[in-house]
Amino acid sequence: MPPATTTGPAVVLVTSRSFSSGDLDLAGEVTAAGATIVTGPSDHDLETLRPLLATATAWIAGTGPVTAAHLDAAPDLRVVARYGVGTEAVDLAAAAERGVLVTNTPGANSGAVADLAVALVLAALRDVVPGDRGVRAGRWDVRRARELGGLTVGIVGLGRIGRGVAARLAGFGSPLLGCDPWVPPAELERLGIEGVDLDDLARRSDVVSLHAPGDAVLVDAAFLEITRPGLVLVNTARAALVDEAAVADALRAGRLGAYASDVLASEAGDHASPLLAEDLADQTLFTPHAGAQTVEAVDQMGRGAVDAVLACLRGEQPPNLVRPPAAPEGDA
Ligand SMILES: NC(=O)C1=CN([C@@H]2O[C@H](COP(=O)(O)OP(=O)(O)OC[C@H]3O[C@@H](n4cnc5c(N)ncnc54)[C@H](O)[C@@H]3O)[C@@H](O)[C@H]2O)C=CC1
Ligand SMILES: O=C(O)C(=O)COP(=O)(O)O
Repeated sequence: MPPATTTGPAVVLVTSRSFSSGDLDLAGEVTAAGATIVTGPSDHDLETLRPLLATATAWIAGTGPVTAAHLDAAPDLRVVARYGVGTEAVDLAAAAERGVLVTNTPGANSGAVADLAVALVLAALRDVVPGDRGVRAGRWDVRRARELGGLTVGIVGLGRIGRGVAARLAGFGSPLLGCDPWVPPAELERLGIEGVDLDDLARRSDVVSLHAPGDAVLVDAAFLEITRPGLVLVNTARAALVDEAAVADALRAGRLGAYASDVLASEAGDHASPLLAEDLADQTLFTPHAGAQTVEAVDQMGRGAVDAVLACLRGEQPPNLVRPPAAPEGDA
């Protein structure tokens, strides 16, 4: 358990873009606990953050990187409280080595992201955005689509969000395949999902929805080589899960029917993704990392992050500690 506050008022650094946007008075709760709030950029630019990290006791962090260098710049830091779920940008080993706790808010945005994933699947299948653009330009072109209930959907990552997608898709009647090395096939079966490996999922799915952490590239040229023609690929997880250049190539070659995504490698900066090319506009669909941006999820993420910080300021063990993932069973 971290030590209780010793010298001076605690400083809480906030870099989550969502912190002040919900209905809760989170800032009021933090200041009522005797702490001062300082705010920094959500891209976690180290040089901008350095003077703020120098005095920070707690850090309410967004999706930007939290590296060993960030932690070394923060000698008094006790906790990095992710305002959200994904911790792939946090160097968990470096935090553990420095005695800095890391927390997140599991489940706080699962429903929100699962809703968006299903929205993107349907929008891509039914050409909703090209249809809208066409109608505005006076064109009433239609492409005959397939119904979701008759399509096999592969879900990669059967945690909270992946299971939320499976539950929603049950209503459509789509056969479901699932790949998650950490979830036993019998558990998937209870959820109405056939457990398969990634290759099998690639070969047999008409739609693939990604819900694993962005720790490794899962959709690369080799994956796209074996998929069914016209596959609809949906990514509401992390850009790092896909090789964007390979996805662009597969779209141009017609092997991939559509790519609909809430995340892009370039989202923090330069707008240079190969997927934003004009010739791919009718096969791609993007939302601005909006998966967790619902009234409900923003408040639940904020509640979790602030509760973790307040616990640390009181010298208590915070809820929802995150540790580096263990290897899947059988991988020992
Ligand atoms: N678009 C957005 O705004 C949001 C995106 N996310 C992303 O979605 C991811 C999933 O979130 P949750 O479902 O809440 O997390 P979770 O931790 O409940 O589930 C993640 C699942 O992925 C599985 N997994 C890990 N590596 C895998 C691999 N190589 N192949 C297949 N499965 C693998 C894990 O075993 C776990 O069951 C987060 O890590 C984050 O990157 C999360 C929230 C909001
Ligand atoms: O929870 C996550 O991992 C997210 O990606 C949500 O990010 P946000 O809070 O919307 O900036």
